[in-house]
This record gives sequence, C-alpha cells and structure tokens, in this order.
Amino acid sequence: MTTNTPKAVIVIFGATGDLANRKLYPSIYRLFRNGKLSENFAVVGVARRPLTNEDFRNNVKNSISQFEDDNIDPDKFASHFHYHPFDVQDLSYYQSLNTLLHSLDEKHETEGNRIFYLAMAPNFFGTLAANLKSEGLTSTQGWSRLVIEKPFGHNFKSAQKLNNQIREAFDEDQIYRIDHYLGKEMVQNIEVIRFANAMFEPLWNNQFISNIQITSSEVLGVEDRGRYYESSGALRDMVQNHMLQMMALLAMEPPIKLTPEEIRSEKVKVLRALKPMSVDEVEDYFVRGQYDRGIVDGEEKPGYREGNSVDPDSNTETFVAGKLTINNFRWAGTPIYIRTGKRMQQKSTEIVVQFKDLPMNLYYDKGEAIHPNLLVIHIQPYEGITLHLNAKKGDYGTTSTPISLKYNNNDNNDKMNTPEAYEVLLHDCMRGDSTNFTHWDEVALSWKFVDIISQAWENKKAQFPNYESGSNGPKDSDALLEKDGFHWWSVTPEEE
Ligand SMILES: NC(=O)C1=CN([C@@H]2O[C@H](COP(=O)(O)OP(=O)(O)OC[C@H]3O[C@@H](n4cnc5c(N)ncnc54)[C@H](OP(=O)(O)O)[C@@H]3O)[C@@H](O)[C@H]2O)C=CC1
Ligand SMILES: O=C1O[C@H](COP(=O)(O)O)[C@@H](O)[C@H](O)[C@H]1O
Repeated sequence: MTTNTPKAVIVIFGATGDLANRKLYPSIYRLFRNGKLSENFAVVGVARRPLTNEDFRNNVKNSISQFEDDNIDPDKFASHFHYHPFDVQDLSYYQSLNTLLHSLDEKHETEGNRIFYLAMAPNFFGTLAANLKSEGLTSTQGWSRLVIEKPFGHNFKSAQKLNNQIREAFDEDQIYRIDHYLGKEMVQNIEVIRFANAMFEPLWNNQFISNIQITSSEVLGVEDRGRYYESSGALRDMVQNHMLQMMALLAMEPPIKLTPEEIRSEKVKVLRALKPMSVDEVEDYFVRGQYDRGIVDGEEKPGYREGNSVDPDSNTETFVAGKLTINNFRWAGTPIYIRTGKRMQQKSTEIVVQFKDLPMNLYYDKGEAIHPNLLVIHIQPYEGITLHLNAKKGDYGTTSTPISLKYNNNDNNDKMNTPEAYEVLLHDCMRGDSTNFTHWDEVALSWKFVDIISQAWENKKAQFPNYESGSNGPKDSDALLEKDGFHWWSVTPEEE
C-alpha cells in the first residue's frame, strides 16, 4: 500500500461519456478538495471526439459546477486535466498517448504511477488491456493499475474469456473490478456492525435469525439505457454484482485479518456455499417482473416496453426477487431474500435482519401479533441503522409495545451517496487497496449462480408486464415469502 495522498496519472478511457462526467470528475474533485490527492496528479481524458484541452477542461468544470460555493479555484483544478483524441481500436494512437503520459509524469512528478480507468463499453475492455501492454504503456518505473467498469461479461463463459484476455496483460493484483456498492458507506459498515458489536455476532446465525431481506428498489425506469438493458435485465445488472456482494458481506465468517485476501476468501466461501438450483427449480426460488405504465410521484409513466430501444414484446426483467439458501453450518435453514427493481415506489436500499421470536413471551395478550426484533441497515438514500425492540407500554399493564433505536449516518455526511462511492473507490485504487473491489473468483462464482437463472428465464417467456410503475413489484414476489411464513418489511421512505 502507498501513501494516503497518492501521486498518479489517471487515464480515463471514455472521457466524454456519462459515467466520466457524472461520477468520475466530481469524485476526483472531492478527493482534491478534501486533501486526499496530492498536487502531483494529472488526468488524461481519452475519447474519439476532437476536443481541445480547453474544451475538455470546460466539460470538467461543468461537471463540478455543483461545488461552485467551495473555496477552490476550478481553473486550478481543471489545469490538471488533459485531453487526447484517441480511437482505442487503432494501435497507432497508443505511442502518442505514451509520450503524453511520460511528459505529464515529469511535469507532475507522479513517479511513473498510472491508473487506466476503462469507462467505455465493455466490448473494448479486452482489446484495450492487450494494447496497453503491447504498446508499452504499462512499462514504467511506478505501478500500473487497471480499473474496469461493469458489466464484467454477460455470463460465466464470456466473463472468463474477458478475464483471460485481461490477465495476459495485467496481474490479478493490478486489476480493480468496480462494484460501486462496495464503495457505499453503509455497505462498508456491514462488517463493522457485525464484527465490532458483542451483541450481534453471537446471534448472527440460523439459531437466532429467522431470515434476512435485502432490497434495492429504484423509482427511475430504464430511461435512455434501453439498448444496454435489453441484453442485461435486472438479474445481470443488479443481482450478479451488487445484491450478491451485499449478501456475501452479511453472511461471511469473520476474517482473521482485515486484509483484501482474508476478506475476499471469506466472501468466496459464502458464494461457494450458495445452494445450487437446477434450471427446473428456478421458479421455486426466483421471481421476475417487468414494469407496466403507472403513476409515479403523481405522474403517469410509460411501461418498460414503450421505452427507447426496447422490443415492444420484450422478455427482459426489470425486477427480480429471490430466495438464497446458504448451505453451511451458520446459515442452513435461514433464507436470505433479495429484491431489486426499477420504477418501484421508493428509491431505497435496505437490509432487514429479522430475529427469531422468543419461544414464549409474557408481554403479549393471547392472539396478539408478536413484533419480532429487527435490525435494519439503511444503505441509501437514508443512511443509518434502526434496531426494532419491544418495551413496556406507558400504562399500568404488563404488555409491550414496539420501539426503535435509530442512528442516522446522514447527520455526519452531507454528501451524495453514489458519487461518494466512486470517490472512495478511486482513492482506494490509488492507494493500492483492493479490499472493496471484486476478485475474479467472486465474479466467476456469481456468474455461475446467475447463469442457471438466466437459462431458465431464456427458455420460458414470461407473462410481462406484471407490475405497475410506482408499485412494490409483482404479487409473486410477496408469495415467495408468504410460502415460508414471512413477508417483506417495507422499506424506509427517503426521509425518515
Ligand atoms: N453511466 C453510468 O451511470 C454507469 C456506467 N457504467 C459502465 O461504464 C462504462 C461507460 O458507460 P457510459 O459512460 O455510460 O458510456 P457512454 O456511452 O456515455 O460513453 C462511452 C465513451 O466511450 C467513448 N468511445 C466510444 N468508442 C470509442 C473508441 N473506439 N475509442 C475511444 N473512445 C471511444 C465515447 O466517446 P467518443 O464518442 O467521443 O469516442 C464516450 O466517451 C460502461 O461499461 C458502463 O456499463 C457502470 C455503471 C454506471
Ligand atoms: O449498477 C447499477 O446501479 C444503479 C443503481 O445504483 P445506485 O447507487 O443508484 O443504487 C442502477 O440504476 C443501474 O441500472 C445499474 O447498472
């Protein structure tokens, strides 16, 4: 690992794209503003369109205009940015890029450290990695790291092919596969809540937990990403990565040390212990949905099939709910339910840990519903923890009433969550800390699990659309839990 204020040249391939403008430049700015970057850094933006340095710096300044009240001169920040028109498929461009990188290295004294951030369509990832190596861009006196955006492949086979291509040019410890959920403050908090609290860890198993629910719901629809989404769907877009990663953090054994290797090794064990399904069993464990028209925030919204670049007869799912079973000593018999969807009622990512009821409870009248203890980890947009307990009612009787203890993490944090995740991850990558990036072993196991589900769904056309925009998804998602005697706990509205 290096210093906390690392020096490097960051090369962003896809510098004129949506991700770079919306997330990467604001994140680099915040690192700079917060003193997490030394003055010794440069950013080289790479894309085909013929921009000048000045055009590019204006784009960068636009993307950070939200911070205009800061005491930082935007021109000074933007002076670290340089543009290099470039077609990644044309080998002749790489030498001139290398020359620029060498000169910036000298100018900004970045010690030959380079980050290559691939913020481009995934079909370029393999070629780019190979060309960077063959044209000598990775041969410097410092370190070279490759940051790869999602999706990492379309299924296990294509992910493996891509991984082999990349591994010919970069070692595993030089590869940083981004899963931006791992950069979220409250996702990183899962381990701390579990392993730094004497009151949770002894109860964190199938003896005391009846089920765990992970929900990531969005109000937005697929918007202008129809082309990508048609070949992805919610299963590949959210489940294969973010949902399974959160599940692994919730279910893993305590690592013996807080090193990337030890943590990853525990996560891998959970993914290996996921009970496999046959294609025919998928419908017992997984439910899919696609949004129809509906009212969202008082406005009528079109159905998924009416979107741009979407097949009017599309079989693509915009919602997935599933029951995961982990076949190990800690979790056998305790289901982990996951649920994610677009155009739902709330924008919310939340984890609910439901504890088992006591075998007998003196403080309830006969026939009255018992309120189970719940630990809710609010990932976003509200960040915090709520512990639902029972306490004596404020009267002379002996009955109890549900109460809650709340910790609000937003009070300590005035920043937007998603860009902040990129900020954290970029800084980690610059420091050489790969803990919150996904290792190939995790990617491979996740794809193997998800591939069975996609096979089942590709073989059978669904009855779509099956949920209204602005709802909580299809009825089958409720039925999935009802057959086990549970129900989804509602997710917290934006502001509690
Ligand atoms: N946008 C988002 O919120 C998220 C995006 N991602 C991932 O990030 C990656 C980028 O996404 P996004 O920014 O939305 O994509 P965009 O389509 O907005 O941007 C693509 C970029 O690639 C450049 N480009 C395309 N072809 C070439 C080429 N042959 N040579 C050089 N540059 C080229 C384009 O510029 P030009 O046309 O000038 O060449 C543009 O800068 C994708 O892998 C996506 O899946 C992941 C999570 C969220
Ligand atoms: O990776 C993705 O995540 C976003 C949701 O991210 P969040 O941080 O806003 O929860 C999702 O909209 C997108 O489809 C997916 O590609």
